[in-house]
Amino acid sequence: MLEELLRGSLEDAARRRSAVPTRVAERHALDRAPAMDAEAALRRSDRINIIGEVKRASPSRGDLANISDPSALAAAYAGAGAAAISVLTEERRFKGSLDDLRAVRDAVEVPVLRKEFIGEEYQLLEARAAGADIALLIVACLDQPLLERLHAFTRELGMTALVEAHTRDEALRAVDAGATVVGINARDLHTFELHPERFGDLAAELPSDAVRVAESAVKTPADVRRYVDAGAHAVLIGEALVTGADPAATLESFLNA
Ligand SMILES: O=C(O)c1ccccc1NCC(=O)[C@H](O)[C@H](O)COP(=O)(O)O
Repeated sequence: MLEELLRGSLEDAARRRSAVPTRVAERHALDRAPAMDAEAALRRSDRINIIGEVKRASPSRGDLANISDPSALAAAYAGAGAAAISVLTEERRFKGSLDDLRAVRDAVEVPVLRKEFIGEEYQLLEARAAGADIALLIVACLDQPLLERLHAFTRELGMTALVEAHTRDEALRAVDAGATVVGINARDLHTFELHPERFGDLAAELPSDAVRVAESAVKTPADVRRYVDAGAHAVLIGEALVTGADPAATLESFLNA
């Protein structure tokens, strides 16, 4: 599944590159205001740092929510106190787009994450050109030299890399690649099973100064509390927010966990 998602994302990026060549994307990236300091936003210790996700659909759950105005949803998250916004830009299975990212960027003043299956520099240029402050790098998608290269390029563009791991080996590879913000995703990307207990196990393997982000599997405030008690600086939440009747109220309830 992961290979299929990455292949599709790279094909879609190649299609966009034929319309917007690399040198043009570079210029668009340079024209953007500098990226926000996302690491500082996710490290804040005076609140629970929630990353609210704009998520229409997913391979594991199919259609989740008809989000006709991603900027309104993101503004509602930010108004409720989200530390950052995650925008799924993968088109085929998550029904997202770079247009969603651009719209969200214009609507909020908190850091914005491009959540995508990234395997080459061009996708990072696109992320910055669309106004992203954070780019997702999934360790399982990348061999170590490529992970290191993409991590360095993310930093060169002034963005923060959220480097996502699912296993102990991947968490160590993330740190070796220079990651200072590491996500532990509870969702097994092959079986889609959720293993929230993995967060505590893997977070303990990370250097004490790493920003630890717990990803996936939050349904209730108690789930958020468990992640925070296990050492999460930030918690990334999608499905529970977009499927609730009032996403902002749900996010507030998570902030009060
Ligand atoms: O959500 C999926 O089905 C999925 C499948 C394969 C790769 C990635 C997938 N999700 C991306 C994410 O990491 C989540 O959207 C994010 O962590 C939020 O998770 P949740 O709160 O459980 O929606």
